[in-house]
Amino acid sequence: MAPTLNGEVDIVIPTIRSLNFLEDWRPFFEPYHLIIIQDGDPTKEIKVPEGFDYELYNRNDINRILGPKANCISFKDGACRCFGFLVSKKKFIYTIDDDCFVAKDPSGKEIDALAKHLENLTKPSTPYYFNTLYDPYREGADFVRGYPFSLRAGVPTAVSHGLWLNIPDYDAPTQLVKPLDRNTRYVDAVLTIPKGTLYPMCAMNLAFNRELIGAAMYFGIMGDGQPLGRYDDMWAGWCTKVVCDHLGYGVKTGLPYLWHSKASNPFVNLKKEYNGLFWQEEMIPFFQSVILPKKCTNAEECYLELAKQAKEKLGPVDPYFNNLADAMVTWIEAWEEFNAPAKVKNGTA
Ligand SMILES: O=c1ccn([C@@H]2O[C@H](COP(=O)(O)OP(=O)(O)O[C@H]3O[C@@H](CO)[C@H](O)[C@H]3O)[C@@H](O)[C@H]2O)c(=O)[nH]1
Ligand SMILES: [Mn+2]
Repeated sequence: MAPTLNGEVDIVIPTIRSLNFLEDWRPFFEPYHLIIIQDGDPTKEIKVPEGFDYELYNRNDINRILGPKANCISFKDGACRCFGFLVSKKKFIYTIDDDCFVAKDPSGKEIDALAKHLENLTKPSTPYYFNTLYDPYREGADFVRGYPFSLRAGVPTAVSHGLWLNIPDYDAPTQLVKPLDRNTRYVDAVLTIPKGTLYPMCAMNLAFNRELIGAAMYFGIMGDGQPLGRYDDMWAGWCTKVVCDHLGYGVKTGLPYLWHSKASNPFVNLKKEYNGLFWQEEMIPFFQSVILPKKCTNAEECYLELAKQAKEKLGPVDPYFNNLADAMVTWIEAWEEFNAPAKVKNGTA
Protein backbone atom coordinates (compact mmCIF):
# COMPACT_ATOMS: atom_id res chain seq x y z
CA MET A 1 0.00 0.00 0.00
CA ALA A 2 1.47 3.37 -0.96
CA PRO A 3 2.64 5.14 2.21
CA THR A 4 0.35 7.93 3.26
CA LEU A 5 1.37 11.05 5.14
CA ASN A 6 4.97 9.87 5.04
CA GLY A 7 6.19 13.46 5.15
CA GLU A 8 4.25 13.99 8.36
CA VAL A 9 5.34 10.97 10.40
CA ASP A 10 8.37 10.07 12.52
CA ILE A 11 8.78 6.56 13.93
CA VAL A 12 10.48 6.72 17.35
CA ILE A 13 12.22 3.59 18.65
CA PRO A 14 13.96 3.25 22.03
CA THR A 15 16.51 0.48 22.05
CA ILE A 16 18.99 -1.06 24.43
CA ARG A 17 19.16 -4.28 22.40
CA SER A 18 19.01 -4.57 18.62
CA LEU A 19 17.17 -3.15 15.63
CA ASN A 20 16.93 -6.44 13.72
CA PHE A 21 13.16 -6.35 14.25
CA LEU A 22 13.05 -3.62 11.58
CA GLU A 23 13.50 -6.28 8.88
CA ASP A 24 10.01 -7.51 9.74
CA TRP A 25 8.58 -4.01 9.35
CA ARG A 26 10.56 -3.04 6.23
CA PRO A 27 7.56 -3.08 3.81
CA PHE A 28 5.67 -0.72 6.10
CA PHE A 29 8.43 1.43 7.65
CA GLU A 30 10.96 1.91 4.86
CA PRO A 31 9.19 4.97 3.37
CA TYR A 32 9.24 6.71 6.75
CA HIS A 33 11.86 8.52 8.82
CA LEU A 34 13.06 6.79 12.00
CA ILE A 35 14.28 8.47 15.18
CA ILE A 36 16.25 5.91 17.15
CA ILE A 37 17.06 6.54 20.80
CA GLN A 38 19.94 4.33 21.84
CA ASP A 39 19.75 3.77 25.60
CA GLY A 40 22.49 2.38 27.82
CA ASP A 41 26.19 2.42 26.88
CA PRO A 42 26.73 5.09 24.19
CA THR A 43 29.99 3.43 23.09
CA LYS A 44 28.10 0.29 22.04
CA GLU A 45 27.47 0.31 18.29
CA ILE A 46 23.82 -0.24 17.31
CA LYS A 47 23.47 -1.45 13.73
CA VAL A 48 20.62 0.04 11.72
CA PRO A 49 19.57 -2.29 8.87
CA GLU A 50 20.40 -0.93 5.39
CA GLY A 51 17.89 1.18 3.52
CA PHE A 52 16.20 3.01 6.37
CA ASP A 53 16.22 6.79 6.65
CA TYR A 54 17.05 7.57 10.28
CA GLU A 55 18.63 9.75 12.90
CA LEU A 56 20.16 8.06 15.94
CA TYR A 57 20.76 9.63 19.35
CA ASN A 58 22.74 8.05 22.20
CA ARG A 59 23.20 9.38 25.74
CA ASN A 60 26.16 11.54 24.75
CA ASP A 61 24.02 13.20 22.06
CA ILE A 62 21.17 13.82 24.50
CA ASN A 63 23.56 15.37 27.03
CA ARG A 64 25.24 17.50 24.34
CA ILE A 65 21.95 18.71 22.85
CA LEU A 66 20.02 19.36 26.08
CA GLY A 67 22.84 20.34 28.41
CA PRO A 68 21.54 20.57 32.01
CA LYS A 69 17.98 19.86 30.78
CA ALA A 70 19.15 16.33 29.84
CA ASN A 71 18.38 15.32 33.44
CA CYS A 72 14.69 15.16 32.47
CA ILE A 73 15.40 12.33 29.98
CA SER A 74 15.56 8.91 31.68
CA PHE A 75 18.58 6.62 31.40
CA LYS A 76 18.31 2.81 31.38
CA ASP A 77 14.55 2.87 30.82
CA GLY A 78 12.41 2.88 27.69
CA ALA A 79 11.20 6.30 28.87
CA CYS A 80 14.20 7.74 26.98
CA ARG A 81 12.04 7.52 23.87
CA CYS A 82 10.43 10.86 24.63
CA PHE A 83 13.66 12.57 23.53
CA GLY A 84 12.57 11.50 20.04
CA PHE A 85 9.23 13.23 20.52
CA LEU A 86 11.13 16.38 21.49
CA VAL A 87 13.42 16.56 18.44
CA SER A 88 10.83 15.49 15.89
CA LYS A 89 9.27 18.19 13.71
CA LYS A 90 6.51 16.02 12.31
CA LYS A 91 2.78 16.11 12.94
CA PHE A 92 2.45 12.41 13.83
CA ILE A 93 4.63 10.16 15.96
CA TYR A 94 4.52 6.37 16.00
CA THR A 95 6.54 4.72 18.78
CA ILE A 96 7.22 1.00 18.90
CA ASP A 97 9.42 -1.33 20.97
CA ASP A 98 12.27 -3.33 19.46
CA ASP A 99 10.68 -6.68 20.44
CA CYS A 100 7.49 -6.03 18.51
CA PHE A 101 6.80 -7.63 15.13
CA VAL A 102 4.18 -7.63 12.40
CA ALA A 103 1.03 -9.52 13.48
CA LYS A 104 -1.51 -11.23 11.23
CA ASP A 105 -5.26 -10.62 11.34
CA PRO A 106 -7.66 -13.63 11.52
CA SER A 107 -7.62 -13.88 7.71
CA GLY A 108 -3.83 -14.33 7.84
CA LYS A 109 -3.12 -10.91 6.33
CA GLU A 110 -0.13 -8.98 7.69
CA ILE A 111 -1.23 -5.91 9.66
CA ASP A 112 0.17 -2.53 8.64
CA ALA A 113 -0.04 -1.13 12.18
CA LEU A 114 1.26 2.31 11.18
CA ALA A 115 -1.37 2.77 8.47
CA LYS A 116 -4.14 1.85 10.92
CA HIS A 117 -2.81 4.27 13.54
CA LEU A 118 -2.75 7.06 10.96
CA GLU A 119 -6.33 6.21 10.02
CA ASN A 120 -7.30 6.35 13.73
CA LEU A 121 -5.55 9.72 14.13
CA THR A 122 -7.07 11.30 11.03
CA LYS A 123 -10.64 10.31 11.88
CA PRO A 124 -12.58 11.88 14.77
CA SER A 125 -13.17 10.44 18.25
CA THR A 126 -16.41 10.32 20.23
CA PRO A 127 -15.53 10.86 23.92
CA TYR A 128 -18.83 12.45 24.98
CA TYR A 129 -21.33 9.70 24.12
CA PHE A 130 -20.56 6.02 23.57
CA ASN A 131 -21.37 4.52 20.16
CA THR A 132 -22.35 0.89 20.76
CA LEU A 133 -21.35 -0.08 17.23
CA TYR A 134 -17.80 0.98 18.09
CA ASP A 135 -15.98 3.22 15.56
CA PRO A 136 -18.76 5.03 13.63
CA TYR A 137 -16.29 6.40 11.08
CA ARG A 138 -15.21 2.94 9.95
CA GLU A 139 -16.29 1.58 6.57
CA GLY A 140 -19.55 -0.36 7.06
CA ALA A 141 -20.41 1.16 10.46
CA ASP A 142 -22.13 4.35 11.61
CA PHE A 143 -23.78 6.01 14.58
CA VAL A 144 -26.62 3.97 16.00
CA ARG A 145 -30.17 5.10 16.69
CA GLY A 146 -30.30 7.48 19.67
CA TYR A 147 -26.92 8.98 18.94
CA PRO A 148 -27.33 12.78 18.98
CA PHE A 149 -26.66 14.41 15.63
CA SER A 150 -25.13 17.36 17.48
CA LEU A 151 -22.25 15.07 18.50
CA ARG A 152 -21.72 13.14 15.27
CA ALA A 153 -18.93 15.39 13.99
CA GLY A 154 -16.81 14.04 16.86
CA VAL A 155 -13.59 15.69 18.07
CA PRO A 156 -9.97 15.61 16.82
CA THR A 157 -8.12 12.42 17.79
CA ALA A 158 -4.86 13.00 19.67
CA VAL A 159 -3.82 9.45 20.64
CA SER A 160 -4.14 6.01 19.02
CA HIS A 161 -3.30 3.17 21.43
CA GLY A 162 -2.67 -0.15 19.72
CA LEU A 163 -2.61 -3.63 21.30
CA TRP A 164 -0.46 -6.74 21.19
CA LEU A 165 -0.88 -10.43 20.40
CA ASN A 166 1.26 -13.08 22.13
CA ILE A 167 3.03 -11.57 25.19
CA PRO A 168 0.50 -9.28 26.95
CA ASP A 169 1.66 -6.15 28.77
CA TYR A 170 1.26 -7.48 32.31
CA ASP A 171 2.80 -6.01 35.45
CA ALA A 172 5.41 -8.17 37.21
CA PRO A 173 3.13 -9.82 39.82
CA THR A 174 0.69 -10.89 37.10
CA GLN A 175 3.56 -12.02 34.85
CA LEU A 176 4.96 -14.07 37.76
CA VAL A 177 1.74 -15.91 38.49
CA LYS A 178 0.72 -16.29 34.85
CA PRO A 179 3.98 -16.79 32.93
CA LEU A 180 2.34 -18.84 30.21
CA ASP A 181 -0.44 -16.41 29.40
CA ARG A 182 -0.51 -15.47 25.74
CA ASN A 183 -2.98 -13.07 24.20
CA THR A 184 -4.53 -14.91 21.26
CA ARG A 185 -7.73 -12.87 21.13
CA TYR A 186 -7.97 -10.56 18.15
CA VAL A 187 -10.79 -8.07 18.84
CA ASP A 188 -11.77 -6.29 15.65
CA ALA A 189 -12.65 -2.91 17.22
CA VAL A 190 -11.44 0.62 17.86
CA LEU A 191 -13.02 2.42 20.83
CA THR A 192 -12.88 6.02 21.96
CA ILE A 193 -12.06 6.10 25.66
CA PRO A 194 -14.86 8.17 27.20
CA LYS A 195 -14.13 11.60 28.65
CA GLY A 196 -13.33 11.35 32.38
CA THR A 197 -12.01 7.81 32.12
CA LEU A 198 -8.31 7.02 32.59
CA TYR A 199 -6.59 3.99 31.03
CA PRO A 200 -3.22 2.17 31.34
CA MET A 201 -1.39 3.46 28.24
CA CYS A 202 1.29 1.10 26.94
CA ALA A 203 3.94 2.62 24.68
CA MET A 204 4.75 -0.61 22.82
CA ASN A 205 2.41 0.23 19.92
CA LEU A 206 1.41 3.89 20.27
CA ALA A 207 0.79 6.80 17.94
CA PHE A 208 -0.18 10.38 18.60
CA ASN A 209 -0.69 13.80 17.07
CA ARG A 210 2.43 15.62 18.22
CA GLU A 211 0.99 19.05 17.47
CA LEU A 212 -2.06 18.47 19.68
CA ILE A 213 -0.63 16.52 22.60
CA GLY A 214 3.14 16.10 22.16
CA ALA A 215 4.00 18.53 24.97
CA ALA A 216 2.14 16.33 27.47
CA MET A 217 3.56 13.03 26.17
CA TYR A 218 6.49 13.14 28.61
CA PHE A 219 7.61 9.81 30.00
CA GLY A 220 8.96 11.10 33.31
CA ILE A 221 12.18 10.30 35.16
CA MET A 222 12.40 6.53 35.45
CA GLY A 223 15.09 3.85 35.47
CA ASP A 224 18.67 4.49 36.55
CA GLY A 225 18.89 6.40 39.84
CA GLN A 226 15.11 6.59 40.18
CA PRO A 227 12.81 4.69 42.58
CA LEU A 228 10.43 3.89 39.75
CA GLY A 229 10.51 2.15 36.38
CA ARG A 230 7.99 0.82 33.85
CA TYR A 231 5.54 3.53 34.79
CA ASP A 232 6.85 5.85 32.09
CA ASP A 233 4.03 5.23 29.67
CA MET A 234 1.48 4.99 32.49
CA TRP A 235 2.39 8.50 33.70
CA ALA A 236 2.31 9.85 30.16
CA GLY A 237 -1.02 8.13 29.55
CA TRP A 238 -2.69 9.61 32.63
CA CYS A 239 -1.32 13.09 31.89
CA THR A 240 -2.28 13.06 28.21
CA LYS A 241 -5.78 11.72 28.89
CA VAL A 242 -6.51 14.47 31.45
CA VAL A 243 -5.17 17.08 29.01
CA CYS A 244 -7.15 15.62 26.09
CA ASP A 245 -10.33 15.65 28.16
CA HIS A 246 -9.73 19.30 29.05
CA LEU A 247 -8.85 20.42 25.51
CA GLY A 248 -11.60 18.39 23.82
CA TYR A 249 -9.41 15.84 22.05
CA GLY A 250 -10.04 12.09 21.74
CA VAL A 251 -8.07 8.99 22.68
CA LYS A 252 -8.69 5.69 20.88
CA THR A 253 -7.68 2.15 21.82
CA GLY A 254 -7.90 -1.21 20.07
CA LEU A 255 -6.74 -1.93 16.52
CA PRO A 256 -4.03 -2.19 15.30
CA TYR A 257 -2.38 -5.22 16.81
CA LEU A 258 1.27 -6.15 16.61
CA TRP A 259 3.08 -9.29 17.80
CA HIS A 260 4.94 -8.76 21.07
CA SER A 261 7.69 -11.35 21.16
CA LYS A 262 9.70 -10.93 24.32
CA ALA A 263 8.63 -11.11 27.93
CA SER A 264 11.01 -9.02 29.96
CA ASN A 265 12.26 -10.61 33.20
CA PRO A 266 9.47 -10.47 35.80
CA PHE A 267 11.89 -10.32 38.73
CA VAL A 268 13.77 -7.39 37.18
CA ASN A 269 10.41 -5.83 36.37
CA LEU A 270 9.21 -6.30 39.96
CA LYS A 271 12.21 -4.36 41.25
CA LYS A 272 11.58 -1.58 38.71
CA GLU A 273 7.86 -1.22 39.23
CA TYR A 274 7.56 -2.14 42.91
CA ASN A 275 6.86 1.38 44.20
CA GLY A 276 4.44 1.96 41.34
CA LEU A 277 2.28 -0.98 42.43
CA PHE A 278 1.20 0.91 45.53
CA TRP A 279 1.85 4.50 44.41
CA GLN A 280 -0.64 3.95 41.59
CA GLU A 281 -3.34 3.75 44.26
CA GLU A 282 -2.48 7.42 44.96
CA MET A 283 -1.57 8.52 41.43
CA ILE A 284 -4.79 7.40 39.80
CA PRO A 285 -7.15 9.15 42.29
CA PHE A 286 -4.99 12.27 41.82
CA PHE A 287 -5.52 12.26 38.05
CA GLN A 288 -9.22 11.44 38.52
CA SER A 289 -9.57 14.56 40.66
CA VAL A 290 -7.52 16.96 38.50
CA ILE A 291 -9.39 20.05 37.29
CA LEU A 292 -7.51 22.20 34.79
CA PRO A 293 -8.39 25.90 34.69
CA LYS A 294 -10.09 27.39 31.61
CA LYS A 295 -7.02 29.62 31.07
CA CYS A 296 -5.09 26.49 30.02
CA THR A 297 -5.78 26.40 26.29
CA ASN A 298 -2.96 24.21 24.95
CA ALA A 299 -0.98 21.12 25.97
CA GLU A 300 2.00 23.12 27.29
CA GLU A 301 -0.12 25.28 29.61
CA CYS A 302 -2.11 22.25 30.79
CA TYR A 303 1.09 20.34 31.46
CA LEU A 304 2.66 23.07 33.58
CA GLU A 305 -0.55 23.22 35.62
CA LEU A 306 -0.45 19.44 36.01
CA ALA A 307 3.16 19.64 37.23
CA LYS A 308 2.11 22.20 39.85
CA GLN A 309 -0.79 20.08 41.08
CA ALA A 310 1.29 16.88 41.05
CA LYS A 311 3.88 18.53 43.28
CA GLU A 312 1.19 19.78 45.68
CA LYS A 313 -0.86 16.60 45.84
CA LEU A 314 1.68 13.79 45.25
CA GLY A 315 4.76 15.39 46.81
CA PRO A 316 3.55 14.32 50.30
CA VAL A 317 3.33 10.70 49.05
CA ASP A 318 7.05 10.59 48.28
CA PRO A 319 9.80 13.15 47.51
CA TYR A 320 10.16 11.41 44.12
CA PHE A 321 7.05 13.26 42.95
CA ASN A 322 8.66 16.62 43.70
CA ASN A 323 11.54 15.65 41.42
CA LEU A 324 9.12 14.33 38.81
CA ALA A 325 7.13 17.56 38.88
CA ASP A 326 10.34 19.57 38.45
CA ALA A 327 11.34 17.32 35.55
CA MET A 328 7.94 17.98 33.96
CA VAL A 329 8.70 21.71 34.02
CA THR A 330 12.17 21.11 32.56
CA TRP A 331 10.55 19.03 29.81
CA ILE A 332 8.27 21.92 28.86
CA GLU A 333 11.25 24.31 28.87
CA ALA A 334 13.03 21.93 26.49
CA TRP A 335 9.85 21.48 24.46
CA GLU A 336 9.50 25.23 24.00
CA GLU A 337 13.16 25.53 23.06
CA PHE A 338 12.64 23.00 20.28
CA ASN A 339 9.16 24.06 19.26
CA ALA A 340 8.79 27.78 19.89
CA PRO A 341 7.68 29.52 16.69
CA ALA A 342 10.75 31.03 15.02
CA LYS A 343 11.44 34.26 16.91
CA VAL A 344 10.57 37.18 14.67
CA LYS A 345 13.51 39.63 14.53
CA ASN A 346 13.14 42.97 12.74
CA GLY A 347 10.28 41.60 10.69
CA THR A 348 11.90 38.33 9.58
CA ALA A 349 11.22 34.99 11.24
O1 LIG B 1 16.61 0.11 30.01
C1 LIG B 1 15.93 -0.01 28.99
C2 LIG B 1 14.95 -1.03 28.83
C3 LIG B 1 14.25 -1.13 27.67
N1 LIG B 1 14.47 -0.25 26.66
C4 LIG B 1 13.71 -0.35 25.40
O2 LIG B 1 12.34 -0.07 25.73
C5 LIG B 1 11.48 -0.95 25.00
C6 LIG B 1 10.68 -1.76 25.97
O3 LIG B 1 11.53 -2.67 26.62
P1 LIG B 1 11.02 -4.17 26.95
O4 LIG B 1 10.44 -4.76 25.71
O5 LIG B 1 12.09 -4.91 27.62
O6 LIG B 1 9.86 -3.86 28.00
P2 LIG B 1 8.47 -4.62 28.20
O7 LIG B 1 8.46 -5.14 29.59
O8 LIG B 1 8.16 -5.57 27.11
O9 LIG B 1 7.45 -3.42 28.02
C7 LIG B 1 7.60 -2.35 28.91
O10 LIG B 1 8.15 -1.30 28.15
C8 LIG B 1 7.21 -0.24 28.13
C9 LIG B 1 6.40 -0.28 26.86
O11 LIG B 1 7.26 0.15 25.88
C10 LIG B 1 6.39 -0.43 29.32
O12 LIG B 1 7.10 0.06 30.43
C11 LIG B 1 6.29 -1.90 29.43
O13 LIG B 1 5.25 -2.31 28.59
C12 LIG B 1 12.39 -1.78 24.09
O14 LIG B 1 12.44 -1.15 22.83
C13 LIG B 1 13.73 -1.74 24.81
O15 LIG B 1 14.83 -1.89 23.92
C14 LIG B 1 15.39 0.78 26.78
O16 LIG B 1 15.56 1.60 25.86
N2 LIG B 1 16.11 0.87 27.96
MN1 LIG C 1 8.71 -5.93 25.27
